[in-house]
Amino acid sequence: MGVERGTGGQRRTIKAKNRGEEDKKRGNKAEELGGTPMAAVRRIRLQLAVNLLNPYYFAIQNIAVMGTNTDSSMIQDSNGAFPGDRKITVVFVLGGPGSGKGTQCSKIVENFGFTHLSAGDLLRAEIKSGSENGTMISNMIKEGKIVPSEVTVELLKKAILESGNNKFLIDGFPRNEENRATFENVTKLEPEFILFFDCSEEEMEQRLLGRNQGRDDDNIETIRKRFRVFIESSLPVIEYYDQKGKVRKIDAMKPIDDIFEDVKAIFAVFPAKVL
Ligand SMILES: Nc1ncnc2c1ncn2[C@@H]1O[C@H](COP(=O)(O)OP(=O)(O)O)[C@@H](O)[C@H]1O
Ligand SMILES: Nc1ccn([C@H]2C[C@H](O)[C@@H](COP(=O)(O)OP(=O)(O)O)O2)c(=O)n1
Repeated sequence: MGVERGTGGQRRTIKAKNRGEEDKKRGNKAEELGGTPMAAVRRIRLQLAVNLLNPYYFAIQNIAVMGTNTDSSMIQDSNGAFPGDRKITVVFVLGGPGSGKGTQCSKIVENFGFTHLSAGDLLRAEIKSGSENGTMISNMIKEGKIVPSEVTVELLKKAILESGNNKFLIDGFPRNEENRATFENVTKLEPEFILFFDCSEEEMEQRLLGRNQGRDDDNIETIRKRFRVFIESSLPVIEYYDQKGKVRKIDAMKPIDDIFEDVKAIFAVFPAKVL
């Protein structure tokens, strides 16, 4: 925390110094144009204030920014927010492979009207669709590796835009620091909280071996690799959010219905779906 405050203070000092230098540059420019430097600085500041009050100024700025953006699917409003003026609620659902994320997400959907977006399901659907990324995604999943973030974030963004809902459970994401930073940069969305299913490896292994969904990655060799990736790459993301007080930890060793009682207590902050 101390380091963060120090860095912020340092940044403010640098900004103030730059502002002084910018004023000096503007002063020199003003002298070239005639009139005292200070009067010119005041004139420029006044012009800046007028620009900031003018909605067309923002429109022109945004067109300039959009002009440099080659991503045609980027849909943002005039303030650069995604997705436009919809107020979006996001809950990230994390936990090791087989900890029961998908099982509990189905129940949350039924009871609280969220839309469930499983990053793994979206990636598997992308493989099935025959997309150009399909082979790369398939190879990475078979190896238990994490697919490059721009691919996964693009799929999530598209799913959010296509959904009429404004409440999303994003399951199995962010799985590493790169996932987290890319999502944050692209969407500017902050999760409400992180639902974390805490389960032992022995229990997860038993569940995955019995899952029987015909998944290529539910074999003992890939399962072990996924556990390693979870510890090395996903746990640090959970720790990051824990520092922000955003982690809601659930004992995922219990029976399914008992776990859902704990989940319900956490989701009590959201209105229950009218059945
Ligand atoms: N609390 C639980 N106790 C026993 N089995 C469970 C529990 N929760 C889920 N399962 C089973 O374990 C397997 C993995 O659950 P799943 O929800 O697919 O996990 P994840 O989405 O975290 O990979 C599934 O076969 C599921 O039916
Ligand atoms: N954010 C994500 C989520 C999943 N993946 C890939 C890598 C994961 O091992 C597989 C399967 O993930 P999924 O969440 O469906 O399943 P498990 O939680 O591992 O049981 O998908 C990814 O690359 N990036």
